Amino acid sequence: MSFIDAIKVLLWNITGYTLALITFYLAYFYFQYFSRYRPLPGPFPFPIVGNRLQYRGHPATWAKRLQEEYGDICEIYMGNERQIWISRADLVEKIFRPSLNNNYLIRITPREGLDEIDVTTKGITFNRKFDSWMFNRRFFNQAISSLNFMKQNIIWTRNLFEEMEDYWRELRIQSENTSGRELVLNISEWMIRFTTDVIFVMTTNKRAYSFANYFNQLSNTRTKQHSEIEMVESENLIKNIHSWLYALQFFMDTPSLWREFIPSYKKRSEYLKSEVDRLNNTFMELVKQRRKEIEMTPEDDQLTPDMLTMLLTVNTPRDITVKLADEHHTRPLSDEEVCGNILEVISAGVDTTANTFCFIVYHLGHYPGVKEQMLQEFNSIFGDDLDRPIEYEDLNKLIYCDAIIKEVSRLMSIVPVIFRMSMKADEIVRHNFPAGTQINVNTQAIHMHPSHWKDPEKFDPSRFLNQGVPSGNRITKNSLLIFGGGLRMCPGKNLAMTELKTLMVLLYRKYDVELVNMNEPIKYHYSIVKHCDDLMIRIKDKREKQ
Ligand code: HEM
Repeated sequence: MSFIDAIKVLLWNITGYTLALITFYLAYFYFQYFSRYRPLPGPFPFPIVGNRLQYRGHPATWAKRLQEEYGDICEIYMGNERQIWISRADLVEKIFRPSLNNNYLIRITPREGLDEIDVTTKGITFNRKFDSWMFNRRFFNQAISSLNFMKQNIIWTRNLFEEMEDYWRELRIQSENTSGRELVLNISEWMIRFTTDVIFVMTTNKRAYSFANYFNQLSNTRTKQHSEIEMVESENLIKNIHSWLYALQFFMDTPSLWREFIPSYKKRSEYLKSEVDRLNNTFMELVKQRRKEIEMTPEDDQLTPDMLTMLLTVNTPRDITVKLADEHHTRPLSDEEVCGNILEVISAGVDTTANTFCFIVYHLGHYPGVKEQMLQEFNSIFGDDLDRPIEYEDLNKLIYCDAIIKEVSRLMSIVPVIFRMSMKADEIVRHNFPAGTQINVNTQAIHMHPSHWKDPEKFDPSRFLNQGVPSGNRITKNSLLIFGGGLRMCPGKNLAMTELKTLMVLLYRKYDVELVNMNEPIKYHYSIVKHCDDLMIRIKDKREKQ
């Protein structure tokens, strides 16, 4: 046989084997698919990609389509991974059972991408190491729910709001010729920056100068309150935090083969990895610096009650915390553990709170009756003095305000999908699935489900009033999942509610607030949470009329 013939035979054989392998894989894939036990409805999957090609944009957009087409419980394939989507409150009972025996205490199935950016063995949200998650979560929970921390939160929010008002006044003076006493603001941009500043100072006792930077971008003059170096460092840090947040979504969703072989994905992956490293280094530096500062502080001097100091001192002779540790948690935290927790607050606490606030502003703009009732509530608590400072004790009295936050969050579902994984084989309504199945709770569908909510599309905060009284409103269990549920429920819930109520009081008591464009529907995009895009408002200081 000639050399050429030998090559032809070889190629022929390779082609034959490849075709046989593909046929075998297809047969195996579809055999598995069609013989699966008690199948759920769902789109027809293709080998290797599964339903991935039908998934565009964000899981939330897709989730809506899935529920409309396949009902309250359905399945999809991401590559070869079978995922179950749930869209009704009674079906999530097991998932949110608040018990350590719960089968759904891990958030997400193994993802190489998340391993690569090192979030699956530390911190909280994506930590897959159960013991490490428990340890971190315990300290995190305790630190941010302490009374001292809550009170401090109100003080910082008040002080920073005043600083922001100075910038607003300056901008208004600059624009007086064109818009008189009113000022037009892009509240979504201001709020992202404002919550960044509040959360940053609360966690690290250092300023981020985020809204001061934004003022500099808008103004003819530059703020003299902070140095140029601080401002540049701050802007870089903020960009770095945003890249980090984007990286979480990117590495969670993008298969490693795409990141390895598709040039545009590869480039983005390398850039984001360098951003993640940069942010980790910045925060590690911050942790080490603070540790040194604590060591240098004389024993008699009080240390500040920020989260970083709490986590660094717990279970050490300088412990500033009250009952942060217990008999099961007796060792101090390592620098890596502290750093992971601090990053967690920044990543989970900024966008969620800022965007919820913007959606509240949008709804109050469209519902003057609701705004009026809210102002009456403020008046009954604070009286006529527009400058009377809000105190922690006021918050529990803000019942209607609380109802507004809940109703806006129901309609907008800031976290539209909650991820969980089955740790052992299980079944839901007689549909069985093995250990390691990804379960996605479609919160936005549950929040709008007609069997849980009367007129679900209607904005009506009063549906949250008078609960717990015999003739009052009843909320179906697990039908309101703004902060999730069970042991993995959002640990920042109280902090977020405190921050939101304080902001509502600060803005609406002092200012008349209107939407610039009443006819424009709310604009938003998704990146793990729902982001409000460019919400323009017009504000007028009420005190100037007095
Ligand atoms: C309006 C504001 C907020 C909303 C709507 C929100 C919502 C959520 C939701 C739905 C979850 C998933 C819960 C689950 O799996 O059951 C979550 C988790 C989490 N949130 Fe929030 N959150 C907000 C503010 C905050 C704040 C201010 C912080 C921190 C200071 C925070 C820290 C966290 C953390 C660390 C987790 C992960 C918990 C875990 O995996 O164990 N959140 N949040």
